[in-house]
Amino acid sequence: MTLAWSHDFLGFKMAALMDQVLLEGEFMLFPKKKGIYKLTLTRRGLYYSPVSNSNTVYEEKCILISDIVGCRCLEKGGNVTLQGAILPSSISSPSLPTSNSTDSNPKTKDAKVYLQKEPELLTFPSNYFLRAPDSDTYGFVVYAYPFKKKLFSSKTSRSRLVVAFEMAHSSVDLLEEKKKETLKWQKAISLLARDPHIAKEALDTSSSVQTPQGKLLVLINPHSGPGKAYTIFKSEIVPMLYEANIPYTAVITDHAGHASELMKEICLSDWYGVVIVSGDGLIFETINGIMQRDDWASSINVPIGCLPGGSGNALCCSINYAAGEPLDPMVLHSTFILAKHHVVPMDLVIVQIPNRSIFSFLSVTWGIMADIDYESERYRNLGEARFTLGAIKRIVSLRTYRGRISFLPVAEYTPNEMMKPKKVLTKVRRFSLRSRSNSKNTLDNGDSESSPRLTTKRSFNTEISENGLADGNQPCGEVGLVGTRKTEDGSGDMTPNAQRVDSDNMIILSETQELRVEKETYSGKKSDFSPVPTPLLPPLNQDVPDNWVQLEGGFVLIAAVYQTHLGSDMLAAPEAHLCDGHINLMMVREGISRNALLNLFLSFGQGGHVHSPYVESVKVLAFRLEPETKTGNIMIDGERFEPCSLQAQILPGLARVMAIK
Ligand SMILES: Nc1ncnc2c1ncn2[C@@H]1O[C@H](COP(=O)(O)OP(=O)(O)OP(=O)(O)O)[C@@H](O)[C@H]1O
Repeated sequence: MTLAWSHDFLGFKMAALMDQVLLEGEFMLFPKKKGIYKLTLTRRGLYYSPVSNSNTVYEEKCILISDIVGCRCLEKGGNVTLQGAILPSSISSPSLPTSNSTDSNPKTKDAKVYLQKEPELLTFPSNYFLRAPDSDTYGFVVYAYPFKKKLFSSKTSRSRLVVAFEMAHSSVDLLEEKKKETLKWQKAISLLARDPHIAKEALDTSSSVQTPQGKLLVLINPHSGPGKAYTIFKSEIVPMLYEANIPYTAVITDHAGHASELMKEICLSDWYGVVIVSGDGLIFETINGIMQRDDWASSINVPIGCLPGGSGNALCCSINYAAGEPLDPMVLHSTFILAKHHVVPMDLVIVQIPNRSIFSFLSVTWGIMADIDYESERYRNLGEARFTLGAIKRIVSLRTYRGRISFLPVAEYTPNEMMKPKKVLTKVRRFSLRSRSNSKNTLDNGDSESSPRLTTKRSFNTEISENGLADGNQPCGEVGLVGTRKTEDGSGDMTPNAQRVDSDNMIILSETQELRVEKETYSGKKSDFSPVPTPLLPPLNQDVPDNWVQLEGGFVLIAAVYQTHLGSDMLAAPEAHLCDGHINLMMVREGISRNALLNLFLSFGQGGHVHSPYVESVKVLAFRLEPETKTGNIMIDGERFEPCSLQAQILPGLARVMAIK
């Protein structure tokens, strides 16, 4: 009761705060200049309605603060010229200091080199941003992106709205006063657009708003995705950065590895944030470049923004999803998030491969997902369609891979649905009358010898089996864990390490796993000039600790994912958050039919695969992957690595991204 009351009270207080009138005034709509409008600014919105002497009641209009990206004073002039990017041809060696630089600190010199270069200039027509005809016109322009219903679709997306207000002639007479009043409105709206909860006092000064934190360094990969990153930057991103009053310096990357070189060398404190206009590859380079610095612990605090220029753009999709913004059109919604200028922490994962540590923000995949990702590279020009094409090819010629996966679960580990009697029952009933050799022949081109076994390091050796058809399609052979199966006459077990199978063909677990997981969490402690601590990981050549779980055998895919999306139509881990402190480990064992796999991939778009009996999902803090099959690919954030033993551990909230919670 008390709780409900305090809840109501808090809600009431919050509503009152949101509706508190911050500014009031009279303006004309620009450029129409017809009639006088009363403007009221609150934390919720900018309300405006005509002031009428008659009894006519006009509808009050409102631009929501949450939809506004910025506000600028009405400026005199014609076309607007803005900065594009520094083109590679204009910089022979961008990471080296210029000879005429007088700065003795090489790191700051590097940063200045970029500022000294002449970027390409971009021209926008005067009516795009609304310009004043003369310098005596005082007012402000609001740039907002409210949601609108899409044509012929039930979906909504943001669309641009530009509304300008000119100071009413009678409201303030002195030019200086007009200027001051205009600046007051412009500043208040700009600050509220970034933080509607800002203190009222912070809105009161009359100086023009500047981004207090400094410039953004924008890195554009001209070769990412279909090769349109710079075009997208010029036509869609630059205008919104201008509207949001965000200063930037943009550089087009010159070669693969360029972003990484820059991150290692430049003075990062010169920049408010580093924005990547590319796919996930350049983000990977950026993060790993920063983590190679001696001062990684402070440098990794630089906010990283991402704008979609690649083919997958998984991190962009995940950031949009977390913000509740649509994924389509991606560029508009991602730039909108960036313009809001919020920063949130993001988990990284340290992946140790022999002789090297990699810092990953997205995923580690092995099996079909890695194969699709890598093999579809050659269709890069198709954009995201490359993955669909790659998936079809890989499903048709399905492979399985042998190996062992060990992991430290976040909570007590229980085997997935597929291993529960009810699920197993269905398959055993329908398909148990099949000899081992029969079912082997019907494997989907699998090259594995036997199916996975599950053990914990301690005592758990429960082994169950099922064989059968998936979704009534071709026989898929052994699915899941092997050890017990009905013989053709249904009488007995085929393996010595067997489970009992009861009269209804129900598999009975001989032992339930009692796995106590110590919820060790990485402390996130950062200190400069020290290696990244990995308390959960033993050396790669030593056994994993006793509280880890181990599965081994044949797999179709193993994916460790820490963002929601692996692409705009791949909601891989629907429950993931940018900073939830764990890795979502997904496994599909050998034996799944092509048809079932196709259905699995089709359900990825909406995250439906997590309910599939073929997918085992576990939240883990750390894992180790030991591929036995030496062919194939391991993909870390979309970058290919030779199959090798690797282990990984979550680093909660280590990085910071420009996103909205
Ligand atoms: N100027 C350049 N020339 C050639 N390669 C570049 C250049 N700049 C960056 N690269 C490389 O291009 C690779 C691919 O870029 P990126 O991953 O961003 O695009 P993508 O593969 O199309 O997108 P996604 O990873 O989302 O599918 C990166 O690994 C990066 O190192």
